[in-house]
Amino acid sequence: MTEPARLPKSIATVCLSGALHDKLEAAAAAGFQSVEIFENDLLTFDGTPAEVRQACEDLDLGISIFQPFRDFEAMPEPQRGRNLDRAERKFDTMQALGTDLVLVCSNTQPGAIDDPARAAADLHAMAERAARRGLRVCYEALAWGRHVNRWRQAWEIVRAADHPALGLCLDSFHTLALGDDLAGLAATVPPEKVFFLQLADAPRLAMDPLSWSRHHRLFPGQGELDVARFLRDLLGTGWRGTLSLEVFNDEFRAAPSRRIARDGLRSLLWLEEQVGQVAMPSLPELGGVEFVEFAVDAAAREQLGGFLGSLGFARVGLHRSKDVELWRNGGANLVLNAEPDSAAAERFEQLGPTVCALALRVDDPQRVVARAEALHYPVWRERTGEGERHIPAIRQPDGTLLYLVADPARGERPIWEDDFQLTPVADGPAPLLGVDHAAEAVAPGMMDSFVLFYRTLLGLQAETLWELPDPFGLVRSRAFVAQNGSVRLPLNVSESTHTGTGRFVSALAGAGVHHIAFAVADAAAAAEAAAARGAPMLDIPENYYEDLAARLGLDDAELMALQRRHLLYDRDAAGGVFLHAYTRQFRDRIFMEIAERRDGYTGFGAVNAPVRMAAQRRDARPGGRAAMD
Ligand SMILES: O=C(O)c1ccc(O)c(O)c1
Ligand SMILES: [Mg+2]
Repeated sequence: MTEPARLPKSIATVCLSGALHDKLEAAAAAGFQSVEIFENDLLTFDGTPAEVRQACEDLDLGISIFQPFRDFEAMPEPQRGRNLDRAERKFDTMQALGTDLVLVCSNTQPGAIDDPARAAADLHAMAERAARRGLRVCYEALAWGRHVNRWRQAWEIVRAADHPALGLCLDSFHTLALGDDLAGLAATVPPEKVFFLQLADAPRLAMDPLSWSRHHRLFPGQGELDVARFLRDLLGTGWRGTLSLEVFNDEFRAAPSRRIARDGLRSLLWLEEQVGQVAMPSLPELGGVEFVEFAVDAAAREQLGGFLGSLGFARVGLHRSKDVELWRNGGANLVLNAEPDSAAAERFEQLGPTVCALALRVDDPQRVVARAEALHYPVWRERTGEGERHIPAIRQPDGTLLYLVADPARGERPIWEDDFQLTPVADGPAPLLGVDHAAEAVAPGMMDSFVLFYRTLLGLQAETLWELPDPFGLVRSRAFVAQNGSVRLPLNVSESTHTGTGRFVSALAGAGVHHIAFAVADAAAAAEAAAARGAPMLDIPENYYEDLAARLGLDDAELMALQRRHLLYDRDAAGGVFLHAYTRQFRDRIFMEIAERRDGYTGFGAVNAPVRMAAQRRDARPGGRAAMD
């Protein structure tokens, strides 16, 4: 392997919340080498630029650039002269800050003159003054600039100005937001004339570029723009320099700066891998969910055991040294952990009975740990007893654990045999095949941290975003799936605290799995077996079946069979069919689903989610059917 060729990394202070000191500390703690000082953060800082310089030096942080300098070029007199005076004042500030580079973004003023030659002359004049002080200027095309919004236009002006202290600033957002790319860059721009590079991703939104840019930018890997290709094209010119993040995002501004700064650094580490600049331990090959773990105490375990028993789970194992039980139905494993002084106990103390961990089957757990370390995700080591297997785990963004187990399907020894006393129980009717998906409710500001975690560490792909109406607000849902379909993790987020998702998040202080779907071969048989065991299944209103008949033209016999077992139905464009049924909630915090996929169906029955959410709401109402608590 060639020596890692990591590039220096920088982050704009505008990405982070808090006062300037907090931002700087967060950037330094995350491992950035420098920061872009956003002018507004300086204006609101209660101290001199020299003090900012000192604070940065104390943290071993450089200042990569001072920005932005707005509405400069191609103004009529008298603004033109005033702008040059203004530039001199900012040069004073830069010298006090100890940075030599300033960013001029393209003019947005209605009064700006549409004359590239004038713009070039003005930038030449500014660069000449900067050069006298050993400073440099770079020019950036804003996507909403009055006359200049493409990098090619900005370059024409920089080229025409022809001053050694003047160069180009490239910003992935402005280019990609306009559907543009860096094609032709290598043929036209000498790499040393690209003075600065700003990186940002974003979701694809039908929105004017200014609002899109000011509120919805994301770190690379969190959105849908091809930032990797952008950077690859730039590196293809031979350019090497600082990778700087510039993200304006309403949620980032409100989130803890340390978490956001860490995510920012991770996004750049990942991006360097994507462009082939460095190698990291490669992505895991996923083989499904090996188990889901609940934090319980003895009383909660008794209750949860009753609920699971009605779903056909039986206790098949006792941990050799810990207060931990294994429950199983067919190919689905659930772990009930009541061990004091463990990660599970920590969670139980805070939140009561909840899911505290998920275990994924992977080809090589140690390689995933190494990848997590390379991405600065925290690795967790649980205590183990004599002769017991150490199962490595990573902390997810919400603090729950992601265990990594060697895939038994690859001939690896199952983890259970070493650590558990097993008393196998014969399968009942219609056994479960395994976990089809596990859905997490996520606090609104946490979604993008999860997106980064799933994508960079595990290589999961984000599916389409669904907006699902709950009776008391909207729930946004996005599934993350393994390319081979073995792992499916939908994330749900709701701005309203009154939706099922919102109540779950606010009552349970953050995220967590609130819904586990088990794969079955025959949903009707599985629903029948569940009903026979007295499982608390969720009632579905008759209107649903009326509509189903109208929409999908099912015949009466099919409809009757669905309705009798409260099964929901979906069919995709390719003819794939999804049959599923839900349990009622266990203590208002978790529910289960049985799910049958036919003919390559890959969705989650999202069209049925509003019906399910309304039924759950009726169920939870005082005077509604007895709740599980
Ligand atoms: O939104 C803006 O005004 C703005 C300012 C400076 C930048 O570098 C940028 O990309 C956008
Ligand atoms: Mg920019």
